[in-house]
Amino acid sequence: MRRKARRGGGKQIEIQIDTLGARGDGVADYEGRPVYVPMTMPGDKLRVKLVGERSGGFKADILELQELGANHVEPPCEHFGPCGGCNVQHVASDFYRKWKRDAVVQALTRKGFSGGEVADLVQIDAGTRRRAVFAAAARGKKIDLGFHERESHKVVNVVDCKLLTSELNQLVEPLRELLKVLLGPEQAKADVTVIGSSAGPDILIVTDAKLVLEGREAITAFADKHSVARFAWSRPKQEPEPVAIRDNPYQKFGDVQVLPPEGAFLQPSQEGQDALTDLVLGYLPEELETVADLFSGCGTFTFPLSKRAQVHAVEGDERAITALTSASRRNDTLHRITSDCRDLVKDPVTADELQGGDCVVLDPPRTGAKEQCSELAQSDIKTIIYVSCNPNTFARDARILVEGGYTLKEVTPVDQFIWSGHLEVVGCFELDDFMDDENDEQDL
Ligand SMILES: C[S@@+](CC[C@H](N)C(=O)[O-])C[C@H]1O[C@@H](n2cnc3c(N)ncnc32)[C@H](O)[C@@H]1O
Repeated sequence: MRRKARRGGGKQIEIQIDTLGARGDGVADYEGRPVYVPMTMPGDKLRVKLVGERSGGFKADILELQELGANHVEPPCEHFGPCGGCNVQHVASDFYRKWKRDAVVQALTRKGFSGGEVADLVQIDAGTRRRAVFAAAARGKKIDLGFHERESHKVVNVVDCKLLTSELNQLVEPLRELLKVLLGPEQAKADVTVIGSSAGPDILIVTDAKLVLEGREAITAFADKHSVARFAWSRPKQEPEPVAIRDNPYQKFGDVQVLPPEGAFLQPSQEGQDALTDLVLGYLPEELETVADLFSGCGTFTFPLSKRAQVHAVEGDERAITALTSASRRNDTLHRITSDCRDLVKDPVTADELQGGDCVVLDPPRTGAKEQCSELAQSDIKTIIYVSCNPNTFARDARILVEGGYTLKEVTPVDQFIWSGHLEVVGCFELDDFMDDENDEQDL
């Protein structure tokens, strides 16, 4: 059977890159259509092969880099290129920072904002990632352990990942050896979540492979040798089974130690967590008695917030809210914490339920919080602090809030995902009537 020809047809062309696209690929114009070329920069001149279609234009592979643009620099990592973990290591730092901040300005201006609301970028350094989800796959007698290749399920073996803390980097090779015992016999695949904690690494393997006695013994020996706090195992979408527990891998949120469930969501770096927490606390109104912390996870913001006000935490993941609740019972917090496990898409907290509250902090997943923001838009909450890992859904939801009578006072971009197209933002909204009242008071 003849293979169907790919659009783009393998045609070879010479182009010059004009802009850096949202995902970190260079973008050139070819006959009025965009051509996306990974690892390139504005000003680069190159010969490429068109290898497929993308976003109304073409994807292309580099055949020859003829001239480098002014801001094209040597990437710091040997894996850059094939590894899908990073796409923008080849960019001079000033250009990079502007590109990241501009992503927020553009997302907001597309939704009718001026863009003047965007503060300076807060940069989180490389080498700080304390949570990573590696892909693993047995290949004959070998194990591939690392991140997926761009647009592929193939695993790029990581040796020294510049994103990770040294604690996580040092575990990669020993884990690869261990996975030979765990995945090798069935030639299986796995997702391996590794989280650093003060008590040692917290590891979860999710796989279809069976855990036999030899595997259990190997995990226990590994945990002892590498001072692993907790090592758990699970089948996809099932409750993890802790195989070795040497210590409790607590995480600290404010002054409070929380024991997250295995593989829990956690801000990817301590530095990022601190920066986001400082921003959230900094945007709180002075007069404050109650806060609702929506999409609270295990309480990253709940516990620091509880120093200022009573907090009601709402989260859809039962295991996360259980961790939050038991930490709040174990610890004396300055103000009371209440909690609720609730699906905030199907069943958002209503404007009526929010009535009389002072502030809402929300931190939804990448898809945003359209349903919750529609309720917030009808509420009398004075201050809304929105933490988002997607400037586009943030801008969409910001428009809903503004149409409900809020003003976006400021939004700060936080680059927690250095060298990728991902970006975190923290925005502060105030209710217009409330602002008018305050201004009236100042006029008196
Ligand atoms: C970006 S995380 C933020 C967690 C927490 N604020 C933090 O900083 O660690 C998003 C959280 O939303 C929760 N979530 C996702 N979908 C949800 C839904 N439909 N209803 C309620 N919570 C949801 C996830 O379980 C996760 O804990």
